[in-house]
Amino acid sequence: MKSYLAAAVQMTSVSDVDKNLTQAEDLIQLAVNRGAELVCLPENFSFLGDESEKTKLSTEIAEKSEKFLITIAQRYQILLLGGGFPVPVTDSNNGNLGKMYNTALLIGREGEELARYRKMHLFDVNLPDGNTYQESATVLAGTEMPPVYTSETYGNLGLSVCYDVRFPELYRHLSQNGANVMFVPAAFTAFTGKDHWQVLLQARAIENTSYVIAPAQVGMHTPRRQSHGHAMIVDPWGIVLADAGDRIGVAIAEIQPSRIDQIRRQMPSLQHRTFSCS
Ligand SMILES: O=C(O)CNC(=O)[C@H](CS)NC(=O)CCC(=O)C(=O)O
Repeated sequence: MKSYLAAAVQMTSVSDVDKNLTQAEDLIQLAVNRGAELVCLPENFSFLGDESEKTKLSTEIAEKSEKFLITIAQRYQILLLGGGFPVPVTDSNNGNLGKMYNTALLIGREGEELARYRKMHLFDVNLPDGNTYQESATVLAGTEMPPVYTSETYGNLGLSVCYDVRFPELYRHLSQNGANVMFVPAAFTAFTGKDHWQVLLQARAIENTSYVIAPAQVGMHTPRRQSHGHAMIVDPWGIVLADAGDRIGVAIAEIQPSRIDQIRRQMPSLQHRTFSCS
């Protein structure tokens, strides 16, 4: 593993796929111009809007999203994470046709698929601000534990999506499988984000002595839907290295293998576990 720059993109996706992909490419280009070799897009980067429209367009969104990730990774010679996009369920045995998996996809520099993960925890929550989220109405929860892509160059990259960040056992699974850089691509609500987002990211980084790269949605997507922003990169000690604030942009920071080794020597908590985790 070497030292390199990673970028967490912060964008405002809407219900226009092509417009979102154009915005994403502009921000990727910005990150690449600043030297980023690993670029991460947030959850819902290619579509954020009406759920029934998302369902109707899901085949098109899935195809365009995958093609985009492959093309752009090759064009800019980067590792590219697509933080979450709908992929229609095609397994006709499970009786869930018409639903989608909220899928994160990591693509390599030659456009090859490195890792794929289907969001396991679905955001079915009624918030005190009056907004109701029922992700399971359109999305089927993934049942396979998130993968760790082991790279000699970039470290051991663990996948997750958004609401997963509230479930520490998932990240424990990742660190037990060798992860030392973890992705938390998100579309956190403004309401929960203001109190929980940064705390959760720092907790996951500290307890797993790992980098956390958290690209985010920001601002108004629909008249009722606002995202918190603050795409950030947190180091294995829990220090926020970069924070994109509340505007469209990128948070960029250096990922240093020596820092991981140093923190894991200084704070060997991963070696002191007494509870096992499947
Ligand atoms: O619904 C959309 O179109 C965009 N958002 C998402 O897709 C997902 C599922 S609804 N959002 C979250 O998981 C937010 C979690 C969160 O905010 C928290 O844990 O507090």
